[in-house]
Amino acid sequence: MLRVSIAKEFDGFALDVTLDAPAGVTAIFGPSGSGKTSVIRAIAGLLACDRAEVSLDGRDLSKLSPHKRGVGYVFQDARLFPHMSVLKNLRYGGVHDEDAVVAVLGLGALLDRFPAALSGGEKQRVALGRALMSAPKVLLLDEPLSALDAPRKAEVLPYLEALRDQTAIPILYVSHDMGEVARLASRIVVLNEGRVVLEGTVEDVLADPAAVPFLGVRDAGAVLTGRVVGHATDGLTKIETGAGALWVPGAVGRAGSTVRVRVPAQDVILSRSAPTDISALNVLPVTIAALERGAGPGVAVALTAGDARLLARVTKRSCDVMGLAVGDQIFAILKATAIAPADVG
Ligand SMILES: Nc1ncnc2c1ncn2[C@@H]1O[C@H](COP(=O)(O)OP(=O)(O)OP(=O)(O)O)[C@@H](O)[C@H]1O
Repeated sequence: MLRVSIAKEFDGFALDVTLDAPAGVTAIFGPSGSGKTSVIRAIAGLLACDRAEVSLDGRDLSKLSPHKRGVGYVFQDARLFPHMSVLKNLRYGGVHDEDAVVAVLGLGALLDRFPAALSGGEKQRVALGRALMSAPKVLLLDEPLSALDAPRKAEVLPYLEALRDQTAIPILYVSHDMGEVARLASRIVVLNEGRVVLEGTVEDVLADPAAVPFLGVRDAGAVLTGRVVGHATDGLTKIETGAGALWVPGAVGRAGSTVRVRVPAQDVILSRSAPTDISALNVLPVTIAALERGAGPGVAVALTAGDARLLARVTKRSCDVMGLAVGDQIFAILKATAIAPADVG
């Protein structure tokens, strides 16, 4: 367990953050300027703080210099040495488990190349490999995909998933991208103006109606875990989730594999009766668990669906016209195309 408690006064900005990160991926999410990079730099020992308590499995790291902390750090840009081959770049990080690192990140065919001959995604994979070669006890990933376009991101994400599944160390993952967070992280810490405003499992935080103002209307939305049932000939995939069966676009996952589906709150429509003559494929019976009126025109509606949770965002007007109240049994309608393939993984 990584335990962090840091405080730092900048000119006009106060950072005061306490968080725990167990083995696995903890996402650090928050708007620009909320303090995400500062937290990562403090853990790495690169930011002198007024209070800097950092411990790993009870061992105090705070007094150690950065290179003695056992921390691997990957930045937004790969920062490879241009005059060194991929193999030399990797070995610059250390010489631990070279074969395993090369295998998990799929670097075998790239070892003799130089950084100028790599795509952005390949460079980030090498940067991850270099961090892993030092046998880190903690991995700090600061927006490692944000400089990549969508196809490159999609190419690197499976490697990050494999890395997550094969390492048993805390990985802190800074990201602006809720799709990435929902796919990779098991825990999330949400920062706002230098403070932790939400913390917990991804399932709990993303299904929490009180989270909507902090995550933003576009990013709020529950995550369902499900099993791929199969792929239909018309290009849809059926996923069995705790909330019921869902059809999502594209050939997603292998039959039998476990996937996560992010259902954006703004893409959920509520109905008192089960609609029949509509094009939407996913109609789930749900119960209203909570209603949270926002400052603007919206209401966040927390729903239980089977043994899962969903979040919907509707207007206050709709909420009042429908007379929605906690305990009501209604239907949630999810348009299959609203579940973007990148959000399923
Ligand atoms: N060395 C510094 N001196 C003064 N202010 C700083 C310094 N480093 C960071 N800050 C301020 O601290 C705040 C948090 O910055 P930080 O880079 O940690 O945020 P962030 O959440 O990572 O942002 P982004 O998503 O844009 O990278 C910002 O207001 C920034 O201007």
